[in-house]
Amino acid sequence: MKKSTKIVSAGRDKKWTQGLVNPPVSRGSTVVFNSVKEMKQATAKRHDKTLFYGRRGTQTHFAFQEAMVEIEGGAGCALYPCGTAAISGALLSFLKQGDHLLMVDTAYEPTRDLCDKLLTRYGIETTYYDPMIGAGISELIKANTKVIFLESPGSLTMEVQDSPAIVAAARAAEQDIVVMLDNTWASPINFSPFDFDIDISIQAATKYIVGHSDVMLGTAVANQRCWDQLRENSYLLGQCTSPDDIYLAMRGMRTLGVRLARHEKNALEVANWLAQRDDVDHVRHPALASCPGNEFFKRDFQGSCGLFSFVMKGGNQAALTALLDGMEHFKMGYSWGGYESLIMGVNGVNKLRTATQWKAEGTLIRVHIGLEDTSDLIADLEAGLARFN
Ligand SMILES: Cc1ncc(COP(=O)(O)O)c(CNNC(=O)CNC(=O)c2ccccc2[N+](=O)[O-])c1O
Repeated sequence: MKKSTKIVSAGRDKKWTQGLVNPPVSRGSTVVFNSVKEMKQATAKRHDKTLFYGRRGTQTHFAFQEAMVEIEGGAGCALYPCGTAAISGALLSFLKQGDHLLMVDTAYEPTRDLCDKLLTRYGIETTYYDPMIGAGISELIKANTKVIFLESPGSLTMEVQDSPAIVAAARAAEQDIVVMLDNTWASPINFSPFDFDIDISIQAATKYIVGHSDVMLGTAVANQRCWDQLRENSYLLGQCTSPDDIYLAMRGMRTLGVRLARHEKNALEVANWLAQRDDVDHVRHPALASCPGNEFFKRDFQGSCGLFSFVMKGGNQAALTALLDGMEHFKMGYSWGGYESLIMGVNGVNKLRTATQWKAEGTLIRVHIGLEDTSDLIADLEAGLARFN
C-alpha cells in the first residue's frame, strides 16, 4: 500500500472508530472494571492498546499510535507532550550513568541543552560529532557508547547526514548501540527510517504532522528490539498526552501528503529564486547542490518540505532587523511546519557548534515556506531584501 493511501486509512479500525470515519475523542483517567477477572485481563494487556488507566492512553491514542506505526514502520509508537519530550524520553529510556552518547553537532538547540545541562547530571557523557562524518563515526565509538543520535537535516543549517554509513558503523561495533533519528524535517512521508535500520524515529509532531501550529506533540516509533524498553521507560517518566491533541494530530496527519507536496513545490520555487540573487551567498535547501549532504538527500529521501535556510553576503543586525520587521506574509516565530510562512534570523550559530565551525560570514536566515501563493511570498522577500542593506 502506498503511503498516501496509508495516511488516509491508518488508525481507522472499527474498534477505534465505532463506525465513525474518525476515531472519536475518548477522555479518561479512571477505567472501571466489572470483575476482578476483567481487571486482571486488562492489567496483563495494559502495555498493548488496552484500556487500563488514562496514562496508558485511550482508544484515541491507540488509533493514532497504530496509524504512526503503519505509516512510519516499526513496532510501536510512544507519545509525548512535545518533540523535546520525545527526544528526552527516548534518550533517558536507553542511557544510564557511565554511558556515552554520540550527538550530532547540528542538533536543535534544546536537544544540545538537554545533553549539556541534564544528562551530565546523571553521569552521561556526550560527544558531539560532525554531521558530515559518515562512516568516520566509528572512530568516535567507545566501549560505553550506547546511543548515536542523528537529526537529518539539521533544523537550522540543513546538513543532510549519511544515515546508512552511521548505522553501519554502529552495527559493526557489535555493542547493541541504539541509533535514534529526529525525522521531523522529512516526516514519515519523505524518509523511511526503518528502511535504513534506524532503531527509533522521533518526530516533533508539533510541526508537519499536526500541520496547523495549534498542538504541541512528540512521537517516538521504535523497532521490535527497542519498543518494550522505550514504552516502559516513557511510562515510568509519566509521559502522556491529551486525547484532544491526539485527535487534532490525527486530523492533521490525514492531509500530511498533500500539504507536504505543496510546501515542497513552494519552497523549491522560493529557494531557486533566492539562489539566483547576487546578494545571497548560498541557499541551504537539501534539494539544492549548495546544501551540504545534497547527495544523501537525493539518494535517501523521497522529497522535501518547506523549511530551509540561506546565507546572505554580509549583513548586520540593523539590516536584518530592517528586513524582518517589515515582512508582510513571513511572520517571526519559533517552530515551523504549519500552513503559514515564517522567517527567522539566526545569530550566533558558532555558539551552537562544538565539533564543527560555522564558517559562513554573512547573515543566516531560516524560512518556513507555507501554503501561500509563491508570487506573494517572493514579492515579500524581494521587498525585505531591498531593506537589507
Ligand atoms: C528538528 C526539531 N526537533 C525537535 C523540536 C522540538 O519540538 P517541540 O517544539 O515540539 O518540543 C524542534 C522544534 N523546533 N523549533 C524551532 O526550530 C524553533 N526555533 C528555535 O527554537 C531556535 C532556537 C535557538 C536558536 C535558533 C532557533 N531557530 O529556529 O532559529 C525541531 O526543530
